[in-house]
Amino acid sequence: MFNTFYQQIATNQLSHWLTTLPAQLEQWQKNHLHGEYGKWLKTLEALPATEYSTLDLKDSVTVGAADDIPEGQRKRIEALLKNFKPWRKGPFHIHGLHIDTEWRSDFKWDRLLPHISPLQGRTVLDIGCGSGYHLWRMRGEGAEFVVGIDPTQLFLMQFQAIQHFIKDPKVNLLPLGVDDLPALKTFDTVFSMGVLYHRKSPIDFLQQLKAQLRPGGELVLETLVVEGDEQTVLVPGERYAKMRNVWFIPSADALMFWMRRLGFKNVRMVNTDQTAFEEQRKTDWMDTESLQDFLDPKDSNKTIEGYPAPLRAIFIAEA
Ligand SMILES: Nc1ncnc2c1ncn2[C@@H]1O[C@H](C[S@+](CC[C@H]([NH3+])C(=O)[O-])CC(=O)[O-])[C@@H](O)[C@H]1O
Repeated sequence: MFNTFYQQIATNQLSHWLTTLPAQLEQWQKNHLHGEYGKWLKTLEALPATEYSTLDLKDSVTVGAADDIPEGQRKRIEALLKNFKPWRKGPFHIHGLHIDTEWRSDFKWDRLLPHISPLQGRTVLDIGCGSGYHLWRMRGEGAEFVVGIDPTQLFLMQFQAIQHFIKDPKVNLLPLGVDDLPALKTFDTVFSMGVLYHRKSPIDFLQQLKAQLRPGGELVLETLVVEGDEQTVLVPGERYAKMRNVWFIPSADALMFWMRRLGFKNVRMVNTDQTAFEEQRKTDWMDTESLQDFLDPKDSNKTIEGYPAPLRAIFIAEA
C-alpha cells in the first residue's frame, strides 16, 4: 500500500523519512492490524474501476458525475462503502453518490481557509486527519504533496476508498500516530485539528507539531477551548460530551501562551465557533449518537455533563 509513497518521497524534501518509515510500517503491518482489516481490504478490492468525467477538490470533494456509471453500479458502490460505517468526516460525492457524513468538515475548512498562507506548491502534513477529507481540500488549493497521519484503521479504509476513485498519488494517508513521527523539520504547513484535547500531554504535543515544520513553516491548529484567561484550563471528569478521551481544554489565551512559551512566532487566533447541530449530526452514514445526544436537552450551551458546550477555535503560528 505504501510503495508509491516511498518512491515519491525518495525524490522530494521528505527523503530523510525513508531511514525510519518503511521499517515502522512493516512492523505495523505485521503486529498491529485491526481484526477486520482483511475483510476491509476485500471490500476495497471489490470497488468497481470507474473513470470520472469531472473532479472538484476546490469547493467540495466531488469525483465523477452520476451519468458516468450505471445506476446498478452506484448502488453497488453505496453498499460496499456502507461497510466502512461510521463515516464521520466528509462529505464526499462519488459519481452522484452523496456520502453524508456525521460532520460537515467543509464548514471547518471554510472557517480557516481565508486565514492561512496559500497552499500552492506546498508540502503539507495533517496530523489526526480522520478519513482525510481536508487532505483533498488541501490538494484542491494547489498543495504539491499532501500527507495525512491517523492511527484509526477504519479511517485509512475510508481514505483508500475515496482514493480508489480519485487516483491522485500526491495525496496520502499513513496509519501513524503523532508519537510515531521523527522530527522531520520539513513541512511548509502542518495542520492539526481536533486532536490536542485528546492528548494527555498537550505541551509535548505542540512541540511535536513544531518539530515537523521547516523554519518559518506555518502551523494551523484547531481545538476545543473554554472562556477564560491565560491560566484557565478545563480538565473534565471521566467524560466530556460523552467522550472518554478528553484531557485538556485550555482557554484561547492559555493555549496561545503555551505556544509562545514554546517558541512559536506570530501566534494568533483567527476564528471561534460554537458547534451547531448543522455541523455535527446523525445521518444514514453515521447512525449512532451525535451532538444532539451530547448536549443538555434543556440547555444546548451545556454538555450533558454540565460543562460548557463545544467551542472550537483556530490558531495560526510560525515555527
Ligand atoms: N496519537 C494520535 N495521533 C494522531 N491522530 C490521532 C491520535 N489519536 C487519535 N487520533 C485521531 O485524531 C482524530 C480526531 S477527529 C479530527 C479529524 C479531523 N482532523 C478534523 O478536524 O475533522 C476529532 C475527534 O474525534 O474529536 C481521529 O481521527 C483520531 O483517530
